[in-house]
Amino acid sequence: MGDHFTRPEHGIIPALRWEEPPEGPVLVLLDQTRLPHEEVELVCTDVQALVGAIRSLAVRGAPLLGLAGAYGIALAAARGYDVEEAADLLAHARPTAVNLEYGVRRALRAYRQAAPEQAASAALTEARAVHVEDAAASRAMAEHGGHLLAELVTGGGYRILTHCNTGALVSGGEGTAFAVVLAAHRSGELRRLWVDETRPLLQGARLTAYEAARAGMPYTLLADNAAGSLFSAGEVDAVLVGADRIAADGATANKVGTYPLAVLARHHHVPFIVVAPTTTVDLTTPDGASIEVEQRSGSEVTDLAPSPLGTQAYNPAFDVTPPDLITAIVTENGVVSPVTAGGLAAVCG
Ligand SMILES: CSC[C@@H](O)[C@@H](O)C(=O)COP(=O)(O)O
Repeated sequence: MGDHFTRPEHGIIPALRWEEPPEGPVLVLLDQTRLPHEEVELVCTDVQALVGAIRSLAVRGAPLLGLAGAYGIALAAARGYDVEEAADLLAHARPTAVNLEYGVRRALRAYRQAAPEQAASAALTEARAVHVEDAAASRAMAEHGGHLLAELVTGGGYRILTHCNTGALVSGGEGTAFAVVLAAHRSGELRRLWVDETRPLLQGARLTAYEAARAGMPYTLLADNAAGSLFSAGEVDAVLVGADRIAADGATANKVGTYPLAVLARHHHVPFIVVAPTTTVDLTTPDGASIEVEQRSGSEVTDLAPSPLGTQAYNPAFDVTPPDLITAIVTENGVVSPVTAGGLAAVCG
């Protein structure tokens, strides 16, 4: 793991940034395992530190993993490490979010195609391009998502339920689902953001609540298992979530606990909307059953309470929502229904 330091200044701390101090280039990450209580940065000087940060979820969320992968290649190249080996380590640090492989592949291709003396700077330029494109995708998704909400939800103001964390902490911009919520908040259309706490690692309680509070949004935190009673009370107008990998048929892997929300939404006739950039779409994965779901240590579950010594735990990091439960997928290139002809191919080009 890299060195930690607490950032002295106040204000918005980017989830990830490239720096070039005299000792050599570094990738600086806001350590998301320490939020919301401590805003501490983690300085990665090598790929091993970055892989550790990815596995521990210090840096996390699909689009940001894409940026981490791309900058990881730039770091390996700038520091004179074996870039092919670094690419293999980074691409496999976590299996589900396809953006990680995507970012690694983009920077690696630029590195390979450049003349040797320019290869490191070509990798960095490409990582920066992935970063800028992600920020632009975020803005476009916020716009498309806003139009979709206006079409689907009538009656003045939105009460949106979200799961996990999908804001600036996972993006080069303002995020995916959270970027849509933020736009609605800015235009005065957000009545309430319902924030699932997102067990076991509490990305909702720790990270989405942190981002919602900073934005001054009306938000309420709920235990994941309170969602059913919220739907039955008629308190949810739409569900907005992100994605880690969307298969060619529209099946969507996202943080575990997303699929039950889709089932609830269908039962209660509430739109269930996935917001993700096309970098999260994987047309080479045909369907949901083909998506590899990361299994994490059972201790993340047993240590919460804690449970009696020796208790075994089932701890998949993600679940897969079938396409027929998804009302729409919002990408930077437009909105698609995963079950209509052409589906995702129409926005992926
Ligand atoms: C825009 S982020 C979409 C997903 O990456 C997010 O909802 C999620 O599941 C993140 O999981 P995590 O395990 O915290 O990396």
